[in-house]
Amino acid sequence: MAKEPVRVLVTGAAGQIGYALVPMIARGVILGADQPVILHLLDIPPAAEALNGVKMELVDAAFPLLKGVVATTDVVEACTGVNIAVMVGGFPRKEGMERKDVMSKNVSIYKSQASALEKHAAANCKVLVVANPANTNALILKEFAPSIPEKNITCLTRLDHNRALGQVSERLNVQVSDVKNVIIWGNHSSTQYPDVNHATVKTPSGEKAVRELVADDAWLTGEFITTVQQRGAAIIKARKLSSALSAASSACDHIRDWVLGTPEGTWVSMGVYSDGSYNVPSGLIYSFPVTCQNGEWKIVQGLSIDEFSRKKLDATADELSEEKALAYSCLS
Ligand SMILES: NC(=O)C1=CN([C@@H]2O[C@H](COP(=O)(O)OP(=O)(O)OC[C@H]3O[C@@H](n4cnc5c(N)ncnc54)[C@H](O)[C@@H]3O)[C@@H](O)[C@H]2O)C=CC1
Ligand SMILES: O=C([O-])CC(=O)C(=O)O
Repeated sequence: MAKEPVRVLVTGAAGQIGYALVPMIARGVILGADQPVILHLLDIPPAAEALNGVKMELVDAAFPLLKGVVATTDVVEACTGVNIAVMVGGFPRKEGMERKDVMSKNVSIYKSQASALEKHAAANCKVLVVANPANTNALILKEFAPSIPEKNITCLTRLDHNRALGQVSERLNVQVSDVKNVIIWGNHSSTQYPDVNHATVKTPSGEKAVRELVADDAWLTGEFITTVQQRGAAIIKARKLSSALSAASSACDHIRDWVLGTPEGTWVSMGVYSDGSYNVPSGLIYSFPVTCQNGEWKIVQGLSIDEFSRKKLDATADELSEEKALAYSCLS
């Protein structure tokens, strides 16, 4: 019997990530090739005409799994009955800015959309915040939507995770699909800590530690980390626009793994509400290594954290605490 369609909200759908993301969702990339979807697309009135153009293109593409498109500038209509919400709407940073520089504009959007989601989304709606500052926007959404379970509110650090996999695969000249279990700790910002201490590569003679194969600690603790931390800025410098196709693809990876599960023995990075694991203060949305099963994520426990890593985990937590205070000052 055919499955009931799942309603997926994309906010900021007339923007550049939205334009890359909606065809991926309509093709079944996030929920599987047998799962029909209805897309809910939200943008603001100045973008209404462009949003309608996106809707027209979705119709023109004749996606077999796409059972309907609700394109609207009305936040209540957009949020009504949605099972998954991908929150991309907001303002991107420009060259020379840090992601927290878009804070005052974006956190107020997340405060108001929190209430709409809380009141009108389907029970158990899963939320992924993409717009920057992603962790802090997600935290504001959580705080202003107290009846949505905190486990259902996450932010995107999978792009950073995928960037780390990409850097290791280029360095070792191996397939990116053979590299796994890197970790992004903390904030989706330049203080994030990309950690390869537990990462492995599949080789003809079994799984090997990335650290052993790279055999260059100076690169792993230096250039590798800064390249991943600064990759967003490097894309802005090159494209004069922030990353879009990689952000859209990583958002699909995030939702797919959350809903359909991570492969046995593999973890991914997700920004989730801290429960104090690894001595990260609770009350922050922080990126951890997680595994997913039956639609629920779980923080991977018991990984060893050396002194170098400890300092990095703490520094990015400190920045998130500062951002949280700044966000509240913008809202007051
Ligand atoms: N977490 C991550 O890994 C990444 C996050 N981003 C962030 O994603 C966000 C979107 O980036 P782009 O698509 O490149 O920007 P964009 O400017 O092309 O699109 C954003 C869209 O959001 C819309 N928008 C603004 N306020 C809104 C509101 N209140 N409700 C609904 N829609 C609203 C705009 O009209 C625009 O169409 C930015 O904040 C960017 O910094 C970008 C790349 C990666
Ligand atoms: O850097 C930016 O502003 C956009 C972004 O979040 C990324 O590419 O990681």
